[in-house]
Amino acid sequence: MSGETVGRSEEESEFLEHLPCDKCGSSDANALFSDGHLYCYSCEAYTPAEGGPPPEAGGNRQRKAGGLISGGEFSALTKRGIAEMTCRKWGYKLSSYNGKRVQVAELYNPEGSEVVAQKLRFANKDFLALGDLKKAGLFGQHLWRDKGKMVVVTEGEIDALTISQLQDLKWPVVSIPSGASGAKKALAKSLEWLLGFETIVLFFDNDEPGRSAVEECAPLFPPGRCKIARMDGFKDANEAHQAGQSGEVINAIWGAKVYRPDGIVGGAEIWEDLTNDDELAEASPYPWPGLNELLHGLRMSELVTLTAGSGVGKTEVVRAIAHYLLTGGETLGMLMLEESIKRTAKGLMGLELNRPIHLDMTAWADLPEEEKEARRAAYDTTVGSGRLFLYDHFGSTEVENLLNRVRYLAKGCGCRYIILDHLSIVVSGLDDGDERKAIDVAMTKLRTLVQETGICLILISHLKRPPMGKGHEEGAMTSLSQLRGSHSIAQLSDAVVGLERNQQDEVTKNITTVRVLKNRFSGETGIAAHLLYEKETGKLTECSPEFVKSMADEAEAKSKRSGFPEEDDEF
Ligand SMILES: Nc1ncnc2c1ncn2[C@@H]1O[C@H](COP(=O)(O)OP(=O)(O)OP(=O)(O)O)[C@@H](O)[C@H]1O
Repeated sequence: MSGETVGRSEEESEFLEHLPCDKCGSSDANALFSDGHLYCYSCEAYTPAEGGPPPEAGGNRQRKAGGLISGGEFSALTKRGIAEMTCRKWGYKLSSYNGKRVQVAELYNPEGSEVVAQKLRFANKDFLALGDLKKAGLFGQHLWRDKGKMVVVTEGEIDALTISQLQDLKWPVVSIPSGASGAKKALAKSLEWLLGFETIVLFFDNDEPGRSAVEECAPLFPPGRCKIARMDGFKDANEAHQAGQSGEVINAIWGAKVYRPDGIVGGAEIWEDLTNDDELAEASPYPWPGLNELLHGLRMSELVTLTAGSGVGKTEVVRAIAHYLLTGGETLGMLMLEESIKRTAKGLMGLELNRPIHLDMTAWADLPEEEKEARRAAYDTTVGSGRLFLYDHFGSTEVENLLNRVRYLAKGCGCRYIILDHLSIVVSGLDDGDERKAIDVAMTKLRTLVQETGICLILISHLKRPPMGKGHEEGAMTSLSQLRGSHSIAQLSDAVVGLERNQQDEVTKNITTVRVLKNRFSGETGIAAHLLYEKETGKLTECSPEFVKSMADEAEAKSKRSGFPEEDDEF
């Protein structure tokens, strides 16, 4: 090595000998030069000659690219974990420029016949290009044959050296000469060469510029040819290598995924997702076995719409579901737009106490102590459990506002189940009077939000009047076609459940028929259950088919006795 010269700005200084470095402990990386200064090629420490000038401040970014540096030497980059052999293979030299130590990456023309440019890397991470970068191919391109199975493209020279070294300097690796911002241009220029390889793996930095460079560069290649190497936890290949995690680098290369534009996923790539899929295991049951039999529970990322005529009992049913989920340990959000949060709270506490306390007009101060304690205990297990979040709407039911609240409940409060009672009120306040359009817009936004947050949304919606015959309030059968608005509610819901109850029939008015109108999960539709409302407890209990039949018979007999034949009711 001795005798090689390295350039200094005014004078030439000559390399004399390798010495140990007391900064990094290297036995021989500290180079002594004829003017007395020392430079350690391993830790990059610069020691000025005694009485000599300190290293020049600032970089050389302003300096115009001039002739190429000749000379320099190969040495291991100890800090970077790069061996001397790697630097030799890649022609990556240590040299000096204007008195500053630099690392020199040599860039060849695409034919590989001549060095046309050099990229200098200063200790302070400044870069300077010498020569004619426009004539250069990719860094390292000259090292490999023009065809092959796979080439890895990195964003920087050191990463290219790292990856090459980790693959015994055998497999094609190249680097973009001009960083992430010039990536697309550089790859486009060398596209023909890159396309000589069956697979092109982009291994750019794991940061914003690196990720957007991937998005820009990947579409340059024919579909299926470009793969993206990703590595969590490290900015780039060399950082992982320095941290002793070289295996991660190799895994990232071999595990690189075929690039597809956002949103397109290859079926062959989702096995892991399938095996990690807990969505079904995470399904919670409904409080009623009949409904579970058809709908198989409430699942995450699903939108379930509950519908019925006025006063049939939609709120009562969702309240029962809410109570069941809450006492089962779930976290849930309730946006009950037609009642106050006090009313919602009392409803849930009443279900816990088995009595409808919202009907009790006694002032709190007049309640017996034991009743106060019982209510407090019911509160603690339900409303006050820390797992229930209510929306105090103050009449504000504007769609965007509600969507934001739902998003917050999901992401900020950890609610897995959210109840929105009801959609009709969300769209009824809109000025333009186009309810159909408003429902479509609101439904689309809600559906998107369900997907985004992964929640299970239970939505209440009203029905249009049936075209003829008795109304839903007198027990008319529900159907998807009677959902309000255009077809979006039916279309965008995973399940639609209709409730039917004849509020005027003396015998059967406490019995609600639960009908599954749509069931995307299993396709099973029809009557799922009959629920008996017990006034004293406020509970909805599933009743047996025998009980329902006896009530139906009794109702029929009664109507015959009264001389008014009933229509063919179903409840
Ligand atoms: N199955 C039932 N049997 C008897 N009464 C019921 C039944 N379900 C609900 N109720 C009672 O009917 C009233 C109206 O119920 P709820 O508010 O749940 O109906 P809704 O369908 O939500 O009404 P709206 O159309 O006004 O939104 C409440 O007092 C409730 O306790």
